[in-house]
Amino acid sequence: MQLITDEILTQVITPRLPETHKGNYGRVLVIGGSKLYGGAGILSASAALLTGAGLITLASDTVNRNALHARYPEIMFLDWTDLTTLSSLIKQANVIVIGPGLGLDTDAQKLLQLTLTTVNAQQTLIIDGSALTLLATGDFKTNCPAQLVLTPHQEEWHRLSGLKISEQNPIANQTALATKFPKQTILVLKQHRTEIYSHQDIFQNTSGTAAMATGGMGDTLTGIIAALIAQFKDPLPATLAAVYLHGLAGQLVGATHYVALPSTLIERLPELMVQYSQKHSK
Ligand SMILES: NC(=O)C1=CN([C@@H]2O[C@H](COP(=O)(O)OP(=O)(O)OC[C@H]3O[C@@H](n4cnc5c(N)ncnc54)[C@H](O)[C@@H]3O)[C@@H](O)[C@H]2O)[C@@H](O)CC1
Ligand SMILES: Nc1ncnc2c1ncn2[C@@H]1O[C@H](COP(=O)(O)OP(=O)(O)O)[C@@H](O)[C@H]1O
Ligand SMILES: [Mg+2]
Repeated sequence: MQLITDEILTQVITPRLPETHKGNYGRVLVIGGSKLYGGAGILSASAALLTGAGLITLASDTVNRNALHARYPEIMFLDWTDLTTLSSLIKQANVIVIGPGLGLDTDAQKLLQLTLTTVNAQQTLIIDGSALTLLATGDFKTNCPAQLVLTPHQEEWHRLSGLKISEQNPIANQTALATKFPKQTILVLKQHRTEIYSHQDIFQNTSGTAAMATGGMGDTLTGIIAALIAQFKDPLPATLAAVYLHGLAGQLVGATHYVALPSTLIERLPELMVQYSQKHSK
């Protein structure tokens, strides 16, 4: 098990080149945020914005449009019942997040089915929250060609892998990943010291704090992973950097706040990113 330290940030986060434009920093599409869990979709898309993705769209229940735009008008919005437009946005995106606050009803199932059958091998699909619970319980194909990043917490991983939390250990987790998911899949198993698995390697995060134990914290992580993959391309180092950065921002907020609100945490990301980009080492 390799420990993730802040060295991953200096490796992954590069200074921006002067002549670049938003098109160079990737298109992120977040599909999430039902009537009940609207905040989850907004937090994911907002985290992608503050981590520097070039263009971000949130596809969600229309009840969430004004709340999103009151906070961040930079983010585009699509009513997720418009499946024709959604399908073309899925095709245009570099990175798609599905699941934060998606819910489990038949509309959510259709959205997951559409996404799994539309993505291609050049794209990254991050599957989180309700979409993981749907994958575990429904009849969905998991052999889609995209680069997959799964971000379960321990109970979601129990549903997906069949491993009880007490049975979750590095060997069992990596075996379950290899037997159930395509070889390019990255597993981010969230907990106090989050573990990241590829089919070859295992990593453990060293940042983070119990101040982060509050609803919406994982939703923000999906947006951070999406934005770093959209900008810095190589999915495994970008995912490791995202997990470390999320924990570091949590520690920063947690140093002065008993609980680190996800919406406060994400506001610290741009300043952390510029600091590490200035220390960038190849
Ligand atoms: N503001 C919002 O709109 C929020 C929406 N959310 C969405 O709500 C849906 C349901 O997700 P939930 O995770 O709340 O519910 P789940 O029922 O999927 O999981 C929560 C259960 O897992 C248990 N658990 C065991 N180990 C855990 C660990 N290491 N980390 C976290 N939980 C652990 C918890 O005690 C709890 O009983 C998802 O779509 C999620 O994205 C949540 O993110 C909460 C905030
Ligand atoms: N005690 C803790 N120490 C470090 N990180 C934590 C702690 N508690 C929660 N986190 C982090 O917060 C996030 C919680 O994710 P998740 O349970 O999916 O939240 P939600 O679905 O409510 O957004 C994970 O990234 C997890 O690592
Ligand atoms: Mg979650």
